[in-house]
Amino acid sequence: VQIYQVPWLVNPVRTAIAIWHQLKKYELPELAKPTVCMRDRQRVEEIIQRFQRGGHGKVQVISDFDMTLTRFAHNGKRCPTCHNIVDNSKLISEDCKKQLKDLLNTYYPIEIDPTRKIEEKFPLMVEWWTKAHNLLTEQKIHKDQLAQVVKESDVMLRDGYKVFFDQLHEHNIPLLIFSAGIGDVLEEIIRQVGVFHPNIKVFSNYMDFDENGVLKAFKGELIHTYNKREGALLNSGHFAELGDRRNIILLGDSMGDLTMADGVQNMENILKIGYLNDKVDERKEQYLNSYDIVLEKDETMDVVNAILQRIVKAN
Ligand SMILES: Nc1ccn([C@@H]2O[C@H](COP(=O)(O)O)[C@@H](O)[C@H]2O)c(=O)n1
Repeated sequence: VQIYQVPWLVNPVRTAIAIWHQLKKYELPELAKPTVCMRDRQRVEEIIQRFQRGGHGKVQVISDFDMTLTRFAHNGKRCPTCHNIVDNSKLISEDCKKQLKDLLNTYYPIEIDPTRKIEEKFPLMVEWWTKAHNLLTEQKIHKDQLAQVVKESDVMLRDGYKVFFDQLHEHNIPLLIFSAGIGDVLEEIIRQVGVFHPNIKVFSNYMDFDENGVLKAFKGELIHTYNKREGALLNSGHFAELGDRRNIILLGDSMGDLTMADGVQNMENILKIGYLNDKVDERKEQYLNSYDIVLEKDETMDVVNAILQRIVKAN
């Protein structure tokens, strides 16, 4: 018996095909990349659909900077963080470079160690940032030298960065860059590649220069990897201004980045996208339990760009 000869069977089959086509329409091909891992794919798709229904006027993006918007590695070589750019530059004496490197070798493994609790890491991160900032302050760095140092560095934004920044700007979607790096360096990086648009706000550690333009200290409350929640709550005014943007896309690369949106009032939906760059096998389980989408050794912005494209197209 052929299927079209049994009328009562035709409709269910057609219905199933129609549903399948409808589901296909929602699927993002970028989510099928081999670098993409998700604990609950259906939940991710539901959140994206809610974002689409809400429209881009309800969306804001909150992103970490180092190793999230910037590349972790290029051609097998590590790319620098904002701190590394200054630490390895001609502005720093050889002796100081050695001390900064020793600090990095001591504290970075602690920062990314999945077996230690955040409460245990917290004071050690304060120690790292404080010692490093004190060393940098002793180097009499001049404000005007930073642009050249950034130009000469190996820093790279992730592939697809231009589409990311320009798309957000074009559609007036606010982007908060929340970084435990150095704000002055971060701003210079995005300025030099022409994407420091007016929809961007930066929370970071800013250098304080004296009247001669020489670094004398770092301003305000220190931001390190694991105190972003406090930073978010301190800056609740920023989130209040974006009151009706209740759908959040969060981009990070550490467990500390998960609290960057804690200052958002009346949040409706949040999609957490995490770059898993280093010690992948040891940390994968933890990342899958914390981020909705985990991007394993993925040096691109393809996934977030596709999601944004889907949201802005829906309007
Ligand atoms: N002296 C230091 C201190 C920190 N770092 C790294 O910078 C990253 C900055 O944080 P984001 O919030 O922008 O991700 C952090 O992950 C540290 O590993 C450094 O290189 N030198």
